[in-house]
Amino acid sequence: MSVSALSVSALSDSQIEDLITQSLAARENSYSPYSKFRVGAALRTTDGKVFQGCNVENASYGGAICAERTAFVKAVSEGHRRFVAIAVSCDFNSFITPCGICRQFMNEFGKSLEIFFVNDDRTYKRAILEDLLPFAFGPEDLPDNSEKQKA
Ligand SMILES: O=c1ccn([C@H]2C[C@H](O)[C@@H](CO)O2)c(=O)[nH]1
Ligand SMILES: [Zn+2]
Repeated sequence: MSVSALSVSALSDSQIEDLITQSLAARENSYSPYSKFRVGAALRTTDGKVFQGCNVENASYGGAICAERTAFVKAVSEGHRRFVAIAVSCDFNSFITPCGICRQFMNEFGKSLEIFFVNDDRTYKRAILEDLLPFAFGPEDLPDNSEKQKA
């Protein structure tokens, strides 16, 4: 485990509990007839708003969208770009960690995002995105990015 993963959470205990509750609830709307693997996510913005997401699968299997990206797309499309933490849970009794595509997707909005991997019994593990995606390629690696961000 890296040093940053051991640092104290920016969230209070009750904020963590709320995020856990919302990620578990978000699984209920999962559309996963193919994998039958229901995933829920709850994403907290810096101004305290929480967006829920679930995985949404497709008959063309590659078209599936993970719970994490659903939550991010909902938040960003509502005008939010600054995030503190995301909690993720599945209904298989284990801790779930975001897939590689989601790690890259989330990195766009900051590598210090806290990620809570939530178990069915509400126990959790915690990491920082940077630990899950070291040496990431991000917006700062593109030339003239400040202009692009304004667009
Ligand atoms: O972190 C993850 C991992 C997987 N899935 C979804 C994608 C697919 O619908 C199903 C099986 O991979 O779980 C997520 O939503 N989040
Ligand atoms: Zn994913």
